[in-house]
Amino acid sequence: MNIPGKLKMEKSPYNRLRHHFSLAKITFWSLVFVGLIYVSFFRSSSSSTAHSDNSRRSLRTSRDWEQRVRASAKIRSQKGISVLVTGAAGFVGTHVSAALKRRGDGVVGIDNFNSYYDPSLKRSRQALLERSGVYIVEGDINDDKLLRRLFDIVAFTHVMHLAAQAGVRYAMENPSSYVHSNIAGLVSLLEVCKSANPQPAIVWASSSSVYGLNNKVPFSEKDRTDQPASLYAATKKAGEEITHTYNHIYGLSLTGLRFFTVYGPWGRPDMAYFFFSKDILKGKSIPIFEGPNHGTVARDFTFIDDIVKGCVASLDTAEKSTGSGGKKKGPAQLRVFNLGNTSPVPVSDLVSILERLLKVKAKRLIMKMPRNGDVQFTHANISSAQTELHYKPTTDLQTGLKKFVRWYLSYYSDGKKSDQ
Ligand SMILES: O=C(O)[C@H]1O[C@H](OP(=O)(O)OP(=O)(O)OC[C@H]2O[C@@H](n3ccc(=O)[nH]c3=O)[C@H](O)[C@@H]2O)[C@H](O)[C@@H](O)[C@H]1O
Repeated sequence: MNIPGKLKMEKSPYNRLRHHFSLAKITFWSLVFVGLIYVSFFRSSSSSTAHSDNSRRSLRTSRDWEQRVRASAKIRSQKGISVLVTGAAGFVGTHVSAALKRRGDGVVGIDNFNSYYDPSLKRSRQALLERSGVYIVEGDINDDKLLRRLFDIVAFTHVMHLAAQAGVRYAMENPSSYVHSNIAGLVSLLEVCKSANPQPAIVWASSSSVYGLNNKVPFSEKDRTDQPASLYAATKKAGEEITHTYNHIYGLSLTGLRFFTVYGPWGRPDMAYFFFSKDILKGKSIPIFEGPNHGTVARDFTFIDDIVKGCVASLDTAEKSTGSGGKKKGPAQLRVFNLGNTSPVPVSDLVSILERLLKVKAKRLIMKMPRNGDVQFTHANISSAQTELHYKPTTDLQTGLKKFVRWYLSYYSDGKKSDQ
């Protein structure tokens, strides 16, 4: 019987071949194994290098960040103040920040760059401010840790609080954004300010919309403001009550400014004068609201430069807060001012001015004012601001819109920016 023996088997060419193959296999797998260990070692060591690089970078960034905040807050004039401007990439925020910086105040901005309207416009405003030395921290006023950190770095003497969810009609689309910014955000800011040591004086943006259904004209600060016509107005009115509380309990110095339909260069694309201009140029029809019985709808349009003067004067006349570290030491200043133009203009006249400036006839679509929070008429009595702030608006609508249109045409004509 030919029983296959071991040797015999090994000696057969087939077996030799198999032997070779298994040797090659072992060598191959050993190499793969060693290779894997090698690769995983280097990967882990390089990832730990990357990790430590990252943490070093974040440390570096935070040191850079702190330095940028400090540099921006540096006061360069003898009587200068140091101001935290919330909503600094916004329309009014940009203009106020630039004005303060120009006269030598320390200015640090904060803005969350939300997309309520084209964020690229906010980025352009940011670039403008950066060129004049104002740094805008990217963050939300609801982030109290960030706010506290800023107060740890800089002993702000003043806060110019302009961050808000603006727009009367949008409140029906996104009501919670108004609660988030205009109520929760305000409380978050006031909480930080009340515990700061020293406490800053705060000037903040309320709105002409708080007059709501009040029909006694011109609107005076003493008139009733308990009938808001929109959620936007209601949140601004709530802000006035909330600031009263913080003034009363913690001794924070607080000044609320009721702005009347502010317009001008670098303005807000959601506002009528802005999107009317865009649509007139595009040949699109523009909806012009009218009141009951074809009643005129009019606004006390106020030019941005006049508003900036009112804001700066409010900061300059604000008394110090009296509390410290969350404790009140005595009564503190509490003010509210109308900042308007004192000459309401019908919306149809606004359109006529735009037609002349843009040299294009508008396609007017006259329609009944929808029930979406609008009021028919606004008109500011500014005697209080005149007496206490020496506020005196000097720009009529024709002059102000001329400046707006010049800016609008140059901003959107360089080919890079789109007005959608
Ligand atoms: O003073 C304020 O506190 C507010 O001012 C601004 O609100 P408003 O005065 O309503 O401005 P804006 O929308 O430009 O409408 C202007 C006019 O055009 C009419 N309007 C408007 C839209 C339209 O399609 N058609 C129209 O006729 C409309 O009926 C109105 O008569 C800010 O947006 C707001 O954030 C707040 O700051």
